[in-house]
Amino acid sequence: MTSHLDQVQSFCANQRWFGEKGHDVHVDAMATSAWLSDEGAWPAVRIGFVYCAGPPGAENAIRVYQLPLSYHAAPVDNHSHAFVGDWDEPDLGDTRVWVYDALHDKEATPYWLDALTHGRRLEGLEFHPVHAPERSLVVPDDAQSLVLTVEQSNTSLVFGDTALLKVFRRLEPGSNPGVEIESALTEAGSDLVPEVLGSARGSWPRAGGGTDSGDLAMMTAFEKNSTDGWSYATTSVRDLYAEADLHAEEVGGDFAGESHRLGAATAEVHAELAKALGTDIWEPSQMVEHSAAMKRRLDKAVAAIPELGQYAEGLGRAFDALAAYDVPVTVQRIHGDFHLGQVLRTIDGWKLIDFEGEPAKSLIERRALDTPVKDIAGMLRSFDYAARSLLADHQGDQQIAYRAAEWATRNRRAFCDGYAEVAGSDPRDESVLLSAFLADKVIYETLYEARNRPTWLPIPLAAAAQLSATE
Ligand SMILES: Nc1ncnc2c1ncn2[C@@H]1O[C@H](COP(=O)(O)OP(=O)(O)O)[C@@H](O)[C@H]1O
Ligand SMILES: O=P(O)(O)O[C@H]1O[C@H](CO)[C@@H](O[C@H]2O[C@H](CO)[C@@H](O)[C@H](O)[C@H]2O)[C@H](O)[C@H]1O
Repeated sequence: MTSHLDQVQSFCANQRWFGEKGHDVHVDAMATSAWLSDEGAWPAVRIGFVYCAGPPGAENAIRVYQLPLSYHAAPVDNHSHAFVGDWDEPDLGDTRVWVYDALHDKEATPYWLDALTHGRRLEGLEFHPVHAPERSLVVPDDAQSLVLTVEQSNTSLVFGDTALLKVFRRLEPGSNPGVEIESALTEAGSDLVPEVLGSARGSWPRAGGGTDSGDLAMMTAFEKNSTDGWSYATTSVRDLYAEADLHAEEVGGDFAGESHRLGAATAEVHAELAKALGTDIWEPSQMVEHSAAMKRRLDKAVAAIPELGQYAEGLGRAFDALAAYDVPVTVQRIHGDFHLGQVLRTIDGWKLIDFEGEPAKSLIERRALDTPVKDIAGMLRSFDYAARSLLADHQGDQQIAYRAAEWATRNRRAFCDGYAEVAGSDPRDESVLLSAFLADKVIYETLYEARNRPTWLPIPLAAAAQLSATE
């Protein structure tokens, strides 16, 4: 019979949130939390902590993933997508159990809502509701949950149409930057992020001994009448390609006004973050270190994706210029993985979400202060992605390729204009920083696509070609 760890491994390997693709992964162990469910109740519900080795040479060799589990006494109909495995469970008197990912189990999810709304404390688990009397939303106790089906690194549940519970999948000890930043902005009264309603913290055994603790989940307001920036922008691109003889500004779905507003909202959030969480300065000597780190990432990416090699020299020139940059740079908490999928257009304007930073980076790196230019570079890349992602269906069509470039340029310009109007300084004037961060992002994207969506690899590779030619 297959062991329960093998079953957990097969389940995890097929999940979008499991970040261990691209190397041979082996689930070595699983630990579990206290029961969230009452004794004797079915399904029995608790959190599983899944341990596996990270990629060879990774800094944190052992990775921990959160897998909420619901144990049933019999198979559940129509739940094969969430089926983890079946085994005799020692903690339930060796009863045969059929085990599911609890976030997809409507009988299990009310435990999370109840715990978060009422601030439950269990051994190793603490749920913290945020009470902001003037602003807080009331989530009905019996609100039904629905798992979001969007592409994401974590798993989010919507309760009723009021609250969104995001359960972090890859765990790291310490504060999650998303919880930290969104809570700080909520406390500061920002309207530019969804209001934080609560969060959950937990402890799990550390591989090799001891205990680690960190954030497990965060509940925020659900922006029910919103659309994410990626869907919105690609709709505009689709409109343009349908009438490729017209310029972007002549087509009904022109996006430049939205890009301008998004630039302004981004500058406002950067200012709020600087005020709420402070700033520091990178001295010119630190630029050398940052440049060296970017070069190391380039070398690593070239080793993994040889096609990138032809652009390495050109991209490297942007990093050389950064090393020689002798102007002090103000740094602060930033978004860290900013792209069109991280912004929501609500009826009240743009809101920014998911301040967790790049999923593959360590928590220390993701919490480090950085320049807002990194976020700007991320969003500029995203405009390029939006334009190019639809080109695959129009291979060889020069007119559409021309329109793609035009759309990206127009919206990048509008975004920077909007940013500059609020910030009082234009990010395009920081050309050394901007070029280095654009090149660094393209390298990150090349690795990301090679590991996760190989058919999209041509998008960052085309940008690498362009950037290396202009450097
Ligand atoms: N507060 C919210 N209200 C409405 N939709 C949301 C909210 N937060 C996230 N979403 C939706 O969920 C998607 C994924 O959210 P995100 O926080 O980026 O997840 P992940 O970190 O797991 O990738 C977003 O692109 C958006 O469509
Ligand atoms: O949203 P996540 O935190 O999971 O971010 C990761 O996945 C993103 C893709 O979903 C990836 O973004 C890249 O693709 C986007 C289009 O799907 C594009 O808009 C971005 O510009 C591009 O970087 C992101 O890099 C990755 O960290």
